[in-house]
Amino acid sequence: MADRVLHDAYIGAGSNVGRRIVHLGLGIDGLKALGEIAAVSKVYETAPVGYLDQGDFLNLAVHLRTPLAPQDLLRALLAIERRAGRTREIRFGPRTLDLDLLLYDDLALDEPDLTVPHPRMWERAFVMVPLADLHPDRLAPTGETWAEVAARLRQKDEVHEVGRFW
Ligand SMILES: Nc1ncnc2c1ncn2[C@@H]1O[C@H](COP(=O)(O)OP(=O)(O)OP(=O)(O)O)[C@@H](O)[C@H]1O
Ligand SMILES: Nc1nc2c(c(=O)[nH]1)N=C(CO)CN2
Repeated sequence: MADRVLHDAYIGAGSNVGRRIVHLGLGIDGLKALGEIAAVSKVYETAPVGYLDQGDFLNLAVHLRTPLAPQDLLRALLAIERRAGRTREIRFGPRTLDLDLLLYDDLALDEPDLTVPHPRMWERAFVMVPLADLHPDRLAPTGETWAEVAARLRQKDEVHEVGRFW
């Protein structure tokens, strides 16, 4: 087979409905079909952010090496969410599985249905704490390392390590 160009995509996953760890597992299984899983963070239990009247989330981050272009990857993520029973009722509300495309190589993209880097990622402990497991020393736009951003955000939002499952 001809060599494929693989892109480095970072995906944030969350679940706060039903058997949350099972839903995250369905997400990881779905991602396996889109390329090579290079790394999976630990799993964290996190208090809801944005819409507060809902249960705690489990969150993790995945480094996926994929041949898919950004828009094709987004469509594939939405299809995995649907297969895990995701419906959309409340913005920032409860969901069986949420998959956000956080970073894709060094790309900056601002299209009606896809913004990369994910516009809210740098201010969310539930994103940055798992992401910092993958590359603690990488630099955020503030000049801090990912680990420093994660440590700072952890002071205001509740994030508890649950364990490593993958
Ligand atoms: N980087 C991105 N990753 C995932 N979806 C994105 C991204 N940029 C834009 N979107 C768009 O956002 C839409 C709504 O996504 P979703 O319902 O998961 O939002 P949300 O999880 O409630 O909020 P948030 O995006 O703040 O996590 C998607 O259908 C997608 O078109
Ligand atoms: N803790 C936590 N809070 C959230 C999450 C999430 O994954 N974890 N996802 C949201 C989607 O917009 C809104 N709020």
